[in-house]
Amino acid sequence: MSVKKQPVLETRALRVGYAEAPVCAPVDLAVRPGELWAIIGPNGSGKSTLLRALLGVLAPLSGKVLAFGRDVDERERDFRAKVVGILDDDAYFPGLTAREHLVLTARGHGVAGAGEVVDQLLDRFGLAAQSGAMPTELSSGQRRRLLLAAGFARPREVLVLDEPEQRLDPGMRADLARILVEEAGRGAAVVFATHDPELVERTGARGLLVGDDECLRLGHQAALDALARVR
Ligand SMILES: Nc1ncnc2c1ncn2[C@@H]1O[C@H](COP(=O)(O)OP(=O)(O)OP(=O)(O)O)[C@@H](O)[C@H]1O
Repeated sequence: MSVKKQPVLETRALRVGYAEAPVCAPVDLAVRPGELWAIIGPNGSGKSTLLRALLGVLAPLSGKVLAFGRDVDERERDFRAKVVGILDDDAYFPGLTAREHLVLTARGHGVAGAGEVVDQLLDRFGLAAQSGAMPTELSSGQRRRLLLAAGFARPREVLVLDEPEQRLDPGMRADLARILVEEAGRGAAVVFATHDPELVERTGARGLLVGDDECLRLGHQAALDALARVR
């Protein structure tokens, strides 16, 4: 008999929103190692707000967010060593090249052999030719690739991504799906908000449909069906 692993990320009757006003129904979710979860729902339904609460960037209105069984605190070293968030509002260091950016991130998080890891990431995210470029010299899609690569330059057991497919070309989108599946394959938990049915299909993710009346946990096919109806 297989024993279910403990959740690495969990919400209990979680209410998220702004100025005391919730943006969606309460969320009950348990994310275990090796699981992929797609957070889906129409524009403005609350997906990014939920992700921000999962990452401890936004305090819950009520209810709980737990990472590894403890209240989420983004300032805690252990949390930062295990949980990586890739949101849309991340900033770049304007004076650093793409490669320097990634090396700084990897070294800052104590990654062994940072230079080698970074060179692999530059290849993986199709940025080898841009390794010496400043962020301002990158296209918007290349900047997006750099943002993603920076997330993967860190140690991680949980990955939270907000619409990671944004601005990527079809080839990189397909690569991204493979990368996320590999992450789950080595035991990481992956949670990503998305509007992209192909990303959900390729990753085999289950889904959380965010709504005003309820937030529904769905299996893979039901998540795909729900995504097709989202508008
Ligand atoms: N900083 C903020 N202050 C107040 N309200 C906000 C703030 N950010 C977002 N909202 C509101 O919260 C609601 C949910 O926004 P959120 O960005 O979480 O939606 P989303 O599901 O991620 O949308 P999309 O699919 O467009 O990315 C929206 O009505 C939005 O206007």
